[in-house]
Amino acid sequence: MTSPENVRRVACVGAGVIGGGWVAHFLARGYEVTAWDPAPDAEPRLRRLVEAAWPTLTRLGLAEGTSTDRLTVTGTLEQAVADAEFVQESAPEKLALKRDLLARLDAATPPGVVIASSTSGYPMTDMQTTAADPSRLVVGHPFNPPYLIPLVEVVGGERTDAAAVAWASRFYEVAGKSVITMDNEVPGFIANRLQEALWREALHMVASGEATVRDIDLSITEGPGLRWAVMGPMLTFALAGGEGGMAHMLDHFGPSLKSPWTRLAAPELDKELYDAVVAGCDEAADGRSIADLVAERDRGVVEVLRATGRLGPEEDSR
Ligand SMILES: NC(=O)C1=CN([C@@H]2O[C@H](COP(=O)(O)OP(=O)(O)OC[C@H]3O[C@@H](n4cnc5c(N)ncnc54)[C@H](O)[C@@H]3O)[C@@H](O)[C@H]2O)C=CC1
Ligand SMILES: C[N+](C)(C)CC(=O)CC(=O)[O-]
Repeated sequence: MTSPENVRRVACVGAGVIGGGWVAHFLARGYEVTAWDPAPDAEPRLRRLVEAAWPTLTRLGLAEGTSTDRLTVTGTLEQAVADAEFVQESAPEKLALKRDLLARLDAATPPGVVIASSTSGYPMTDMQTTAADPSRLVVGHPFNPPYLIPLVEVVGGERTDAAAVAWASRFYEVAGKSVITMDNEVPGFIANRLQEALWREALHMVASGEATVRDIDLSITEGPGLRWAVMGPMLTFALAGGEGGMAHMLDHFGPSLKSPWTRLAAPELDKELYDAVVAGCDEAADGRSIADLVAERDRGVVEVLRATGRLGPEEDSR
């Protein structure tokens, strides 16, 4: 098996929002990338995504000599993975599809090569049921866009070899990601469980007319979101306790945890709520296209990474 430090060839299977983002990331880091996606327009769509991300990746710092020419889009899944030293699957979030696809990838990928799924929440135990060699299948859950948001959550299933989890975690680190390796499978992993709690509550508030889509977004971008880019919710709240830190925070505000502030059950996503959320986002976009918003987000995230010291001086100066 190739060591994580020596991997040169990566295959990305499924090349939509996330698969395309992974392709852009791996190219920027200097890997040879093969990609496969069954959609008829997949190749031009993927190349557009990579071209749009490239200025941001250039600001972040490209690997020596790399270019978008290192991307090969293949006609079959088997060609994409034939010489791969790592495989990242990013197909639609449907359990039956993931099961079949991971079994197919396992059959086509050279023995010993780790295959990671970008799934947002399926436990690997539920996805690895039909693969001949489930021991090399791991979850490598990214955040959108994978070329810009550092975090990857790595976790195996009941039939995954612990060595494959360790290999994947090390590989992602070498490839420039920030990794959380989880010992236990939890649906939604860590970050999506937290995001989902916020998201459910936001939808309840829109559904019941308590807040508009704009109010929801402002409440985060002008409020806690500013702090969260610097410190997570735990340390942020430790500061709410002043000199007494988290202990005083818990003594002071612990009892209000019992207040009925949240309704964690999922709201009914009926037509009214669906339409209200879509219309609210259209209004918030205020004429900006999705491409405009992606560019704006990317510029902003680069500035946040820079301002919070996550971009080293070497990368910064390129
Ligand atoms: N969109 C997001 O914010 C995030 C998504 N994810 C996960 O990434 C995965 C992909 O999601 P997106 O990129 O958002 O979806 P997407 O809909 O943008 O892309 C999915 C791609 O998979 C292709 N595809 C369809 N059937 C396929 C098959 N049998 N084999 C290979 N490719 C196939 C489609 O043609 C499409 O290009 C999902 O598992 C999702 O949960 C993870 C993190 C964030
Ligand atoms: C919306 N989502 C559940 C697919 C989001 C993620 O999985 C992670 C992210 O990018 O926020």
